[in-house]
Amino acid sequence: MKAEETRESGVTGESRVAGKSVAGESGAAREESGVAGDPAADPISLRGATATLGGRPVLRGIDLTVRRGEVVALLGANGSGKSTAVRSIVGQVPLSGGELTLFGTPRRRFRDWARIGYVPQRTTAASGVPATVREVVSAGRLARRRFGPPRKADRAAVQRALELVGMADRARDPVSALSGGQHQRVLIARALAGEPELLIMDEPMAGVDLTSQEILAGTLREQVAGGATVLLVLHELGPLEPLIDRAVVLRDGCVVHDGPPPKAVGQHALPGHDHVHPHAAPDAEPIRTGLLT
Ligand SMILES: Nc1ncnc2c1ncn2[C@@H]1O[C@H](COP(=O)(O)OP(=O)(O)OP(=O)(O)O)[C@@H](O)[C@H]1O
Repeated sequence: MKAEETRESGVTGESRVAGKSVAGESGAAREESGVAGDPAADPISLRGATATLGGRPVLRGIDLTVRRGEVVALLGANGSGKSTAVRSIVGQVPLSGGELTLFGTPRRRFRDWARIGYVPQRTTAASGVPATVREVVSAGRLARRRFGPPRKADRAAVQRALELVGMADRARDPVSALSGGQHQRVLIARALAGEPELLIMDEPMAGVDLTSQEILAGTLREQVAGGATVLLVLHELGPLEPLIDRAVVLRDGCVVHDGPPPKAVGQHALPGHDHVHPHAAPDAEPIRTGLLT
C-alpha cells in the first residue's frame, strides 16, 4: 500500500470533511486544491475505481460522474458496494486503482473539503460524546471557519441549518435525547451548516420516521433549488423520487445501470430485487421484488 493510501485510510471522511481547512494556502496551492479550479468541472468523476476490503474486491471498476446541479441516486442490493463507493469519494476507503477527481482536481491534491457535505450511514449524532444539538451542527461549520472563533456568518449558517431540518427548537437539547429520525436531521444539518456545493448522503431516509422523512425531502428540495449537487445512496427512491435526475445501480461492485431512475415502478418492483433494509430485524426476510441483486 502506498504512503498516500495509508494516510488516507487512517482518516475518517467525516473528520476530513468537517475539519479540513484551506487557510494559509498560497494562491497556486488553492488553485491546485480545486478552490479556483474550472468552475464547470464535474463535482465527482470516478473512473475505473477499484477497492478491496478485507482482502475482497468490493469495487470492481466503477465509473461514476456527478455533474453540477445533478441529483444522482446510487442504488443496489445489500453489499453491492454503494457505501464503499461514497466512502472512497470522501477519503475513508483508499482506491486500489482507477481515478477520482473532485471539482476537477485529482483526489490526492483536493483540499477544499468545505465544498462537500457528507452524511454517513447509520451513525448517531451523539457518538457517545455529550453534546447539544447546536454543538453538533456547529461542527459542520469548522471547515468554513478555518478554526477561528465563530463569526456572525457562522452562527447564522448554523441557525439556518437547524431551521431547515426543523430542529431549531431543540438546539439546546443533548443529542442523546433525540429519536433516530431527529438524529438523522441533526447530521444533515451538520452537513448543511458548511453550505456545501456537493452533498453526499448515505441512506438518509433509513430508519427515519415519516415526519422526519418529509422534512428531509423538503430540505433536500430547497438545496437542489439553490443549485446544490447531490449524491444519495438509497435503497428505494421513496419520497425523494421526484428530485432524482439519474440513477446509477451497482451490482457486486460493478455499475449495471446508469440512466433514468426507475420512476414508474420504483426499484423494488423490478425483477430480482433483493434488499434488506439496514434497520430491519436480523431475521427479516429480504424483499424480493426487483433486478438489483
Ligand atoms: N470494513 C470492511 N471490511 C471487509 N469487508 C467490508 C468492509 N466494509 C464493507 N465490506 C464488504 O464490502 C461489500 C460492500 O459493502 P457496502 O457497505 O459498500 O455495500 P452497500 O451496497 O452499501 O450495502 P448496504 O445496502 O447493506 O449498506 C460487502 O460485501 C461488505 O460486507
